[in-house]
Amino acid sequence: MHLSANETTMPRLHLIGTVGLLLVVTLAMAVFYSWRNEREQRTAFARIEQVITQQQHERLTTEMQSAVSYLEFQRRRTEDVMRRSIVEQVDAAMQIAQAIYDREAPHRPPAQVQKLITEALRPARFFEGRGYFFIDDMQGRFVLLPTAPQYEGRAGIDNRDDTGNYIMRGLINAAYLPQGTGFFRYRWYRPDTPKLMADKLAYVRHFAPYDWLIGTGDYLYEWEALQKREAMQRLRGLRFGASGSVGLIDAEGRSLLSPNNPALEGLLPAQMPELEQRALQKLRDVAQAGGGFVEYEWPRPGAREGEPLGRKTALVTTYAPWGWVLVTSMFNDELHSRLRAETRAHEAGNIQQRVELALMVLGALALGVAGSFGFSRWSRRLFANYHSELQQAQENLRIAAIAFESQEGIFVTDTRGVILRVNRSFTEITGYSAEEAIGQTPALMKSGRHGPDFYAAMQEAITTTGAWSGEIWNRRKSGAIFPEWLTITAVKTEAGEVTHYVSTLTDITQRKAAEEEIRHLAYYDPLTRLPNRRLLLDRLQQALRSCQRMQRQGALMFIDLDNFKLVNDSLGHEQGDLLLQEMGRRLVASVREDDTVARLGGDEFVVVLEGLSAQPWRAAQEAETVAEKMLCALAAPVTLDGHEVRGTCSIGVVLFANDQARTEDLMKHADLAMYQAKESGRNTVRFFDPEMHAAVVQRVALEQDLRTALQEGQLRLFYQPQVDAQGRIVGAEALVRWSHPRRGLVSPSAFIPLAEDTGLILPLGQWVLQTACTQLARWATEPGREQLTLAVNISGRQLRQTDFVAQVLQALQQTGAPAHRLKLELTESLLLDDPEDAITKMSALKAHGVGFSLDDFGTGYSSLAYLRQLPLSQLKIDQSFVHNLVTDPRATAIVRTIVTLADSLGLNVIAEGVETQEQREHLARNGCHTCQGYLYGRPGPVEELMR
Ligand SMILES: Nc1nc2c(ncn2[C@@H]2O[C@@H]3COP(=O)(O)O[C@H]4[C@@H](O)[C@H](n5cnc6c(=O)[nH]c(N)nc65)O[C@@H]4COP(=O)(O)O[C@H]3[C@H]2O)c(=O)[nH]1
Repeated sequence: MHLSANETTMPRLHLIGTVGLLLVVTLAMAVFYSWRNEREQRTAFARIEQVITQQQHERLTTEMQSAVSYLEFQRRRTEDVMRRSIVEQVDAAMQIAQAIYDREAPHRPPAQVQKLITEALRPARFFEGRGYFFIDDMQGRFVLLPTAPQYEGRAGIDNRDDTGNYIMRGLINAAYLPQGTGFFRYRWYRPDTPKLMADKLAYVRHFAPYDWLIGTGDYLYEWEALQKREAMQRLRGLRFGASGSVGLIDAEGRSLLSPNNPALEGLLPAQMPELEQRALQKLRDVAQAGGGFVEYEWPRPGAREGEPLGRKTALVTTYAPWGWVLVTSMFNDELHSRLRAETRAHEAGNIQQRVELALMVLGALALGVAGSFGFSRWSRRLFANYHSELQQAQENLRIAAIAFESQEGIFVTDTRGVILRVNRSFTEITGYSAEEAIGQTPALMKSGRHGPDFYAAMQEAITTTGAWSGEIWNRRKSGAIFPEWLTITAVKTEAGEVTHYVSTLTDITQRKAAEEEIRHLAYYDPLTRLPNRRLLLDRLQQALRSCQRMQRQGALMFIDLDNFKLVNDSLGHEQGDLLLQEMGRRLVASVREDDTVARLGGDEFVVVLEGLSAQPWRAAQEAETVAEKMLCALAAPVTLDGHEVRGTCSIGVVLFANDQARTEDLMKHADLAMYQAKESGRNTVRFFDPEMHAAVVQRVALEQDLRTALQEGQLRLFYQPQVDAQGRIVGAEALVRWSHPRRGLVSPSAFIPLAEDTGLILPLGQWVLQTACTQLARWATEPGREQLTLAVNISGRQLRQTDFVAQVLQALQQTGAPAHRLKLELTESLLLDDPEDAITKMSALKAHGVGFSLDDFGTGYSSLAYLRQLPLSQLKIDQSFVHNLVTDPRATAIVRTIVTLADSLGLNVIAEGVETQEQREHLARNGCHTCQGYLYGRPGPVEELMR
């Protein structure tokens, strides 16, 4: 049967259960108490029975003891009775003899008197015919012997019994006693068995007149038999209780006394009916075993044929003196009637107890049922409340379950952080299925983007506030890292103990993207995707701080497209927008990655340059260069809607060196400069600072002049000698000079950087190389000079040219200069730009015999490993070490190290900037013997070198 529990059936079932249980318990209690009562009653009955039996035994014992006492008494008085009787008889005979003597003696002779006396006593018989008188004289002759008159007159003094006793002499002695009387015991033939003797007691009196003794006697056993009969008679009448009596059995088993069944008396067991025979035998057996209690079946007195037998308890003992078995007995019924009375009384009490128990049980039951109904009603109400609460809880659970499967990823962990449950959204977001996630910890999703401090802070927040929420980067199953908004809440018991942690996570990738988009919109120009004014100001601020920190100059440039309005008006806004985008792209391409290109709106762009040189004029030049580059880039034609448009612009520049400058001022100044540029004819650059502007102008002029110089051959090559340990010129370094028509001889330091910036270094370098090779070829033909080497400075830009190797080889070939006399001087910094390319090119040239000298050695960062890879032939100690050689021990140490290094690498070493003899000696002591410097000669025309 299927029982369904609901709010209706539950209380009902509860009631049925309670009442049923009550019934069962009540019944069990009733049964238990009844059983216990019964057991107690049985115990009580057993005890009563035991007591009664004990009483019965005591009674039988008492009666037995009195019967035995009586028999003993009876047996003991046998002789007394007998003595009294024979004394009486002898006294009577004496009276007769005395009377006869007294009456006849005076008249008759003694013989006649004697005859009268003897004859008078002769017939006398007593004691049932056994008794008679005898007379003997004191000399031992029979005077009267009625039983054997033939012996009268004869002497019997020597007569003896079967034990040897002298009979006559005993009698005479008894009569002689002072009193003249006495008893004498002897043995004499029994009348019933004449051959056997039995104990006899005689009493004699002295009859003085004739010196006779007169006496009589009797057998003792006869008197004992009399006592027995008397005793039996007495016991027969003895009764105790209702059925108690005393029975006797003789030694042969004959029933002597059977008060309840006198018919048995005198019968031997074999003559008795079977039942009695069995009972008697049992009694005899017990007697033979020493006596004791015994039970046996016995007909009830006066019972008719077929009536049930009674059960008797008897105490059996043996009375040894007479050889009798004494039996005191009672019917058990007699005692058991008391037991029955007790039982009846008990039962009456028992019934009452049962009734009381039943009433109590019923009362308890009624109370229990009533209570159950009451309790049921109460519990029904309680259950209804519970049920509605349960429904509410289920509803909450259902809502929770729906909530659990919400859009947010949810996972639940235990206190150790082991994931117990995840929802569908969790799987959708992270890619981990429930099976994969459960049993793992959230470390499964760790992105590695947060350090231990982040997680420690998270744990700290959960411990102190019970929750943490924030952005966190996690890793999906696919390995992709994504941002999520994570909320961790500790679930606590009412006691405040944490049992679980519920974590909700939202994938905020899109939100982040949107935020980024918003941020972008806030900081970037939507059209060109370039930073807007706000971000520009921010970057400018940063640039100011950076320049301050780095001790560098920076530049702010305002760029305005000269013909934008025209394009916009003529080709439309869309084309205008395209032009702006293109201009933006070109501006970005014109600057370094770290620089900022922003659009303020319309056709206004702003560029912030950072990390310019510390010297203002140099920084201005650099800014100018960039500005020129921009002008150039923007000036390139753009095709818009089929029309080719050239986007010239005007650029205003303002330099800044530290954060003292205010951004607004800088913006204003750059704007101003830009307007000046516009006014000065467009497609031009203007500096806000006039000095700067002048420097820039000068630089532009210099550049122009240098171009002219190159074209018009104003450059000249000077030679500075390089000498060996003996002071012999072994070669020279070629150093360029500019013979300016107005400024005179211009130092290479003034125009080489400009030439490098502008790219003029390439034609310049080419010219130097060509000129040097020409000179080298010439020396090769001049006697005494054919061994001279010539060192030529090579700039980075030159080396980076893809056809550099070809240019050098071509110069050698064209001039016919010996390659192994040519030494190209390179600086460490230029080698570091692209070492592999440098090594490749150097190796290619070295293969033709061209040597390489590492210039300014010691100022860079060359490592031994790096030096090994370079196909060098010489290290050139920088002149800064040479200058300090005498004064600074560290300089000496460096020089020594360089010499050792060169030795170990198999390279030559040369010191430059040697000005004094002291320096030279110092160098020589430290192993450097080849020198170059003013001590040997300043750079000058080739003619000077030879002098
Ligand atoms: N104080 C002092 N100075 C001495 C002494 N001996 C030589 N000098 C100077 O030290 C410079 C050595 O040349 P550098 O280190 O290659 O340094 C050169 C080199 O880097 C560069 N340079 C010169 N000519 C050329 C060239 O043809 N091509 C390239 N790319 N650079 C060149 O210009 C730099 C300067 O050249 P210069 O003005 O000629 O300056 C030369 C030279 O006049 C001395 O005893 N004391």
